[in-house]
Amino acid sequence: MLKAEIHCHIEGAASPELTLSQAQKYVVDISNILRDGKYVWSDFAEFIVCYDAVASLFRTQADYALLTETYMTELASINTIYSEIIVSPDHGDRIGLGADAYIAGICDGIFAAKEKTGIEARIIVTGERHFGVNRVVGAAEYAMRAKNPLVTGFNMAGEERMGKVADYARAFDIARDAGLGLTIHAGEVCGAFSVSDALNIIKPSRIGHGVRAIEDESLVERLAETGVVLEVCPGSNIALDVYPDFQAHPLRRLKDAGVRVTINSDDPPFFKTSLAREYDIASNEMGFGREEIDAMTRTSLEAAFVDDATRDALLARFDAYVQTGVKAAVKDT
Ligand SMILES: Nc1ncnc2[nH]cnc12
Ligand SMILES: [Zn+2]
Repeated sequence: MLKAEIHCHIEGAASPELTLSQAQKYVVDISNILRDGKYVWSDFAEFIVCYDAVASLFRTQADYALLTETYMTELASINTIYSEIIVSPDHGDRIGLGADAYIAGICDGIFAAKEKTGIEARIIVTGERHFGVNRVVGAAEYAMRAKNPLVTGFNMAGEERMGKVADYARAFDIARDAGLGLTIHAGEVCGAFSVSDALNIIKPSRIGHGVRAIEDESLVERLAETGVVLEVCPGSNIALDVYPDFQAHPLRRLKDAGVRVTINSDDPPFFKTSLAREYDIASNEMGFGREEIDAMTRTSLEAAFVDDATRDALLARFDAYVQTGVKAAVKDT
């Protein structure tokens, strides 16, 4: 099955093995964040601390190239044709690498993986909400200045409970004026009001998670009517206790209500998942059929932050693959 994803954080894709080898390289004790080959955290706040600690172990352009190439190659090996990765220049700044070398390393990894496998990828610069308004504005200014053809979107991740969406509006104004696609984490830790605020104030074409919109029927209708796309990450939501299990997860109800939904992995090894597992969950735990899953993949490509020529090429490849599957199914009957 061909796959695509539009919501995965680059440091969140670091496997425990890679993190361990980085810790050995820089002689850092990570027993507080990695035990028995697993990341250690027990709630959202601790997850964010763990994430930032893992990020601090990637310290050079080559480290980021290795991390990115490794993840892109893994995605390509499960037939992923398109990936958008969420990156935060703040993490580059925080370890003294600087935003330029941080982004350059990620681009090196994308180019190397594309050369080897053909996987297409783009970068979404994100501000981390818990680093404060000035840093989020700084991230948007950086994305605007970078004028990097692989940087095509702007996001805000991090601690959703910190401040109000309106506090961060200026960052999104800068990114919008720079021609970047807009998406924002909302309706993950906080409820439906957070999604409404994002729609009213930021006017993004996509929302990161957004699943708690389900708590407000009129908001679900609004999402369906406006076609705003949700970047849904079911395994992440269960791991972070947003929902108790996959049966309680609202992906099915959102899709049936006409909301444009997609399947994503968020921070796969932190949540004991992978994009392949997320597709399996959609099929085996949530009961989506092949056509429904293909429709969600197609939505990712339709909503991708790419130029028209790239989108047309991706959609043509995807549609040709779907057609081949349909012909094979007809032949079998
Ligand atoms: N699931 C998530 N929510 C908010 N910020 C994040 N940063 C990395 N993963 C995140
Ligand atoms: Zn996320």
